[in-house]
Amino acid sequence: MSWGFSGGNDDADAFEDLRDAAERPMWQIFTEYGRGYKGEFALGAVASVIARFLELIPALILGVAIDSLFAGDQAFRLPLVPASVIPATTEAQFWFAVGAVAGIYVLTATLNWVNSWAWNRFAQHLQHEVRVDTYDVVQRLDMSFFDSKQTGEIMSILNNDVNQLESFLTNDLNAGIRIGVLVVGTGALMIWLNAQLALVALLSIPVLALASYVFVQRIGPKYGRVRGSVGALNSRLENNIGGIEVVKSYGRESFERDRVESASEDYLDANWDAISTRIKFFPSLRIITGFGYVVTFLVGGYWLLFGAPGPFSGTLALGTLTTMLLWSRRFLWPMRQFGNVVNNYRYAFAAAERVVGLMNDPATIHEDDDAVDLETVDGLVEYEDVRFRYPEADDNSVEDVSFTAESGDFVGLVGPTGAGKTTLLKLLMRLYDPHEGTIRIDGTDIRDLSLSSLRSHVGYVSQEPYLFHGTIEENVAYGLEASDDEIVEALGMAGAMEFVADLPDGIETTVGERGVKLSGGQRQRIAIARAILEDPEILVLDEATSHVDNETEVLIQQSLESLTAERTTFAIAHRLSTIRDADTILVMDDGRVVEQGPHEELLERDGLYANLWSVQVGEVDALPEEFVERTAERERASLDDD
Ligand SMILES: Nc1ncnc2c1ncn2[C@@H]1O[C@H](COP(=O)(O)OP(=O)(O)OP(=O)(O)O)[C@@H](O)[C@H]1O
Repeated sequence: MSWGFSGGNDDADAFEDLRDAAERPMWQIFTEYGRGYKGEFALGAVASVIARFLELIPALILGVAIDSLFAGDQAFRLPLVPASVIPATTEAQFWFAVGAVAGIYVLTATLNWVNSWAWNRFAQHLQHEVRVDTYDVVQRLDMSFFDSKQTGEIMSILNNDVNQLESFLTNDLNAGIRIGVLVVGTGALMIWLNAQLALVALLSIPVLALASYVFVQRIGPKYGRVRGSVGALNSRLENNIGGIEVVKSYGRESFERDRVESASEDYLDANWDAISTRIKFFPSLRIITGFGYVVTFLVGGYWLLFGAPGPFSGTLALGTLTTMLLWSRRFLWPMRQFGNVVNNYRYAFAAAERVVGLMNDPATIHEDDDAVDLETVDGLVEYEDVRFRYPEADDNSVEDVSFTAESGDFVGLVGPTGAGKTTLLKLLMRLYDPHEGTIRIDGTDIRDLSLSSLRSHVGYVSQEPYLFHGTIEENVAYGLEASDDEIVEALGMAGAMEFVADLPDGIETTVGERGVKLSGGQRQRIAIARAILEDPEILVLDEATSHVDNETEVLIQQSLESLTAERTTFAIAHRLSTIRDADTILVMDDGRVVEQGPHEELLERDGLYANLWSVQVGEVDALPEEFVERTAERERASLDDD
């Protein structure tokens, strides 16, 4: 038997299915989120196109200057520039050429600024919207999604993958357009200047395209693995820092170091695998482009020195060759950059697959199109033949449960650990949907209600309430507009005011991450105050006072009495004294409600409840053999599961 844990790195890419389901993810992101910034995108693209064309002109002017001003055997003519604009004297033509080149550089710099401004705006806003939307989609996903994914992995998508997209959009998409324009523009100009020599210079393009295609095919899956292992490493780190108290108290620093090392090694291996493919690609691009340049120089130089070689004909001027060579450098350089763009595209694609996959994850808990809002609630709750199993579990956690809680009832739920009490009540909030059966509030199937209205009418205080980093005040109000007086009143009813009053900043005291600066019982009381302020018509208390001492519990119960008297309340309790006065008690075992009724009646039945009660009041000797045997058996089974 292994006593390790299955950690993030054992499950290299928990999002593989989602990634596979994402179709054309880059396009989806670009069209959906880029739509609002079409103007910026177009402005950036136009500025980039014009700037790239302008960048080609100085080489043309230089070629013309060589052939007309310096070698002096041709007239000073510039394409598309009317002869009337060109000065007559050589000196004036020289200054004209210098001025034109300088002017073009200033214009190009201005256009580059416009391009950067527009494209960064586009990419930054797109990134911001993708991040916010992805977060919003994630927080609405089913609980079963969170049950099967680790926080670190989800964070990795929300952070690293979204940033990856931004980096591609800011730098590489821009570079891609620039390269496209330069290659097409330069290619067209070269053909216009000397079509025969242009053929030689452009020969490397199909070879480069083929090499890039092969590269993309090989690197794609490798980048997918890299993104997956980043997520797994994040999970490992997040898990360990979250559990730092356990790490320290058990002195397991070296054990955890090994696990982080192993996750980091997986990332290293995945990355190295991708890097070794990538570093072969770039030199091969350099060889191809270099070879193209050498061949152009060879053919052009031979042509100048010895006349048209082989199949070529006509004459070639020195200035033309110079322009061609300068242009081919301008055009071969971006072709090499093209490798970078392709590489980064593949990397961003792997990130986009995860983002889009996550966004498209079909929710199983969804609202009907004609879902109605629950307006006023009487609080009649009915369960009818409800059956539920967690997605990856072998057995049902809730089995054929039927009961009715009348409006205003106080319903206690008791039973051995793992009997299904919490699960039964999570179904009421539709954190999960039952596989069979129906749950109704005031006679309406909860699946016909809008999720937000359902949840706003059901208040839930869990066993281990979560407090957010912030003040007590913020944690009690939790997004609601509430005055200090209302907060203090809620804290008072929850039995929290006397300890809050003793804190240095009272209700403005910061509770630390997850509320670490408070004790378990204090956290529970803050959570009860949160539920009191919410004022829901149906209240679920899931061992809400399990961490407080007996006297405090009595105090809280007294103050909650008026609260629970007016609303339907479900209270799960291991300390049976807390639900002794309930209108009805549901006794659960193995997912079933095996007994129900008020306290006295259940004691008289002398069944499971009576046995649990005997345990609580210390009458252990009176317990039947069968009960003791089952408890021991359950204990063994839970140890085997671990
Ligand atoms: N998210 C989950 N995924 C899979 N199985 C789960 C999940 N949550 C609970 N279970 C299983 O469902 C069963 C019922 O759990 P539940 O938490 O409802 O029991 P409980 O009666 O509230 O226990 P306790 O008194 O210990 O809180 C248990 O066997 C538990 O292991």
